[in-house]
Formats: sequence, C-alpha cells, structure tokens
Amino acid sequence: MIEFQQVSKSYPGGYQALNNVSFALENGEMAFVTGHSGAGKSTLLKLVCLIERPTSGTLLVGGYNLSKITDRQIPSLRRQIGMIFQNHKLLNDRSVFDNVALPLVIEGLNQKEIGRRTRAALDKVGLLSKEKYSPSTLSGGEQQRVGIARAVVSKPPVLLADEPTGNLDPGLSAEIMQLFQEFNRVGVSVLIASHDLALIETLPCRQLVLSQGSIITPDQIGSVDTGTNTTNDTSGQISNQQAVL
Ligand SMILES: Nc1ncnc2c1ncn2[C@@H]1O[C@H](COP(=O)(O)OP(=O)(O)OP(=O)(O)O)[C@@H](O)[C@H]1O
Repeated sequence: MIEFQQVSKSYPGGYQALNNVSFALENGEMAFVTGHSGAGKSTLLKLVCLIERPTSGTLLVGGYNLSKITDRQIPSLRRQIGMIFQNHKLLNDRSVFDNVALPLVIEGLNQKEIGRRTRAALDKVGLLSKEKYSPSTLSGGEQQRVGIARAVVSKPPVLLADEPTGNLDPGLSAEIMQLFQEFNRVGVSVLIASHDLALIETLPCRQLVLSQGSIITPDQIGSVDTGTNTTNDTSGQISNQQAVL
C-alpha cells in the first residue's frame, strides 16, 4: 500500500530530514512511526500525502509512483488517504456536521448522500448527538474524534495520523487508538506517528523507529537517543512488538 525505497528529503536550506528510508506498509496493516522530536516522523507522513516531495528515492502509494504522478492524478491519490492531525485543524465557524461533510462537498456528492455518509461517520466516532455544535465547544477528545470522522467520511483505504493523541489524557488516548484499530479491522491501512510509547506498546502493531532521519534497527535503539520512551528509559530494552518495518 505504501512503499518507501531509499527515500531522502532535504528541506530548502539543506536540512536533511529523512535519509535513505526504506520500508513497506502492507495493505490492511496498522503500524507506528516513533522517534525523538525532529526525527522526521511528520516529514515521512507529509511525503505520503504529497504535502512534501522526496528529494530522492522512490515512493509508491496506492499504486502511484509519487515521483511520476501527474497534477491530474493528485486528487485521486489524496482521496485514498485520510489525514488526522494533532491540532485537529477544524473550522470553528462551522458545525461539527459541516466539518465532517467537507470532503464530500468538495467531491461534489448530492445532499442526501452527504447527509447519510456524514451521519454514519459521526455515529462511528460516537458524536451523532453533537452534529450541530461548534467544534470549539467540544472537549479535546471529542474534537479529535471529529477530525477522525472527517478523515474517514470518504472511506479512504489509508489513514495517516500525526500525533493524534498528543494533547489527550491516557484514557482518551486509548479510546482514540481503539478507533484506529476498529478501522484497521475492516481493512483500512493505518500509519500513526506518535511519541506515546507507553500506549503503543499495549498494541499489537509494528514500530518504525526513526532517529535523525534514518530508520534504526532494534539493536540500535539503546545506542542512540531515540527520545521515544516516555519514561526516559534509555536502557535499550525493547518490546516484542518493536521491530523495523
Ligand atoms: N518546512 C521545513 N523547512 C525546513 N526544515 C523543516 C521543515 N519541516 C521540518 N523541518 C525540519 O526537519 C526535521 C524533521 O522534522 P519533522 O517535523 O518531520 O520531525 P518530527 O519527528 O515529526 O518531530 P516532532 O515529534 O517534534 O513533531 C526537523 O529538524 C525540522 O526542523
């Protein structure tokens, strides 16, 4: 579904955020990208949804080679990907319903279909009763669930999430991860960038560990500061689930 082949990314000014990254996320797989602040996690996700372009290497997403994708193909690629951000990026001057419906409005669906699909997505995240509210009146966890409903409303086969539990307490964070697992169970591929190792290690998913823009192997985790361990344990012990993709 997603394949990085020796992908590097340098930003203008020359900073190399990713260095020869290779991995594959299989169809229907859920995995985490972890690593210290500045390791390149967000950059990796931005490359997948074409917010940024690789400097070198090959990146395949949903059948497209992103180095060769034409401008006309980009909307079709983006429709395959639902993106969830830590800070929700919701429009507070519109209702919860309108926020979630937005991708369908852009797609040009009719009102009846928009209503049906939007309410199905809100139901899935448990927010059907709040469709008329402004997002600003909701709790942080509820706002994140609105962001998730908006990301899944077009039924994309891939979900990308950048620190989706960053501002939430442990209970709400676990609920958000459960939602991702539910989407994954019905076949959606999910790639989540997260610092929250304590939570990640409770889930049966692979981890891609980035350190200074490079993927590191499990045996390197103790020898470089990945900054991923929320308890600051740098002993290098890794869980059974922690593996290189
Ligand atoms: N648009 C940009 N221009 C220049 N440098 C950038 C840009 N975006 C990111 N960087 C740099 O690239 C490096 C990787 O950034 P990135 O946001 O991918 O890291 P991250 O692992 O997601 O960090 P965090 O966990 O703090 O969000 C950082 O040093 C960052 O300053």
